[in-house]
Amino acid sequence: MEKAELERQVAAAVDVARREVPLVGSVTNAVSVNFVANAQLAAGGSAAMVYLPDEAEFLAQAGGALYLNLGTLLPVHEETMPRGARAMRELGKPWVLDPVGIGIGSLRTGILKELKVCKPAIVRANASEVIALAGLWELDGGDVRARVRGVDSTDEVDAAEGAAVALARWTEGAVAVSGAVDLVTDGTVVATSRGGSPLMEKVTGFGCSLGGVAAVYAAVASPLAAALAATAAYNLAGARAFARAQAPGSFQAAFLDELYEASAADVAGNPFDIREV
Ligand SMILES: Nc1ncnc2c1ncn2[C@@H]1O[C@H](COP(=O)(O)OP(=O)(O)O)[C@@H](O)[C@H]1O
Ligand SMILES: Cc1ncsc1CCOP(=O)(O)O
Ligand SMILES: [Mg+2]
Repeated sequence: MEKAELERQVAAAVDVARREVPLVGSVTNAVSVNFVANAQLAAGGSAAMVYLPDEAEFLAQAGGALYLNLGTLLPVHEETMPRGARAMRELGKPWVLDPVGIGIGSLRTGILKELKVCKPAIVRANASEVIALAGLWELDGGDVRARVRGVDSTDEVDAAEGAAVALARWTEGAVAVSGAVDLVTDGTVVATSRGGSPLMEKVTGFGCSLGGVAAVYAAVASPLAAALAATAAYNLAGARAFARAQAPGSFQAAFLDELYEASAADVAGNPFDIREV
């Protein structure tokens, strides 16, 4: 794919989301649920957060995309997550997976194994989580012993490229690996996106809300364009927010404002490189 064509698709994703206000259901963690919903609204989506299995299925029917984030699991999620993902697969609609905290506990491992066949349109995670998920799904470049530290990464984004490409080829979707420089791939091209701020590691939920925003764009764009649009929007808004606020609390508020104010052209113009793999 040509870079100019991908830029055009990224701009269209941002623009169409704002015009169509797609409903996106989320089953996400208790830590950052409010940040996820606010980021989805700032990007132009309509957010609805649920816990119960039938409610995830309702939102699968009613919405344009579904976001599943395993951050803080409860027993109910054992049923809600697979039922939500299966519904999206059967409906041929996109869903986004954030395997936060992969490796903590058997419920998480069991749910993630079950989700493999439901093929998320986008996997959004940090480098260690991407390597661990590819390992759990027995794909190239994966390692179940990846050094996830709770919910944080100890691996560099570059180290997850093979796992990300393998995951994208399995899902026939896209994978967004976050870090200081982000990597987005659909298994045929790899895009690297720059920007953001180290302060994004000092506020919980930046990764979670990035996944939620990727789901908003996935409702109106291809997985690759949606994953890159969300990544670029975060890098742009993060850098602009840091120019206004240099401590975590005010930075988070400034970030939401910048995400809301970023134009489609601004997001598509945020620097990225692209190469074939
Ligand atoms: N050191 C950094 N410099 C710039 N942006 C960063 C940095 N670390 C994380 N980010 C950004 O923060 C967001 C969340 O990424 P990350 O912290 O890797 O996710 P997670 O919270 O899931 O571990 C992404 O948009 C990423 O680009
Ligand atoms: C701290 C924490 N614990 C369980 S989920 C969660 C939030 C992680 O959010 P993010 O990966 O986006 O920083
Ligand atoms: Mg995370």
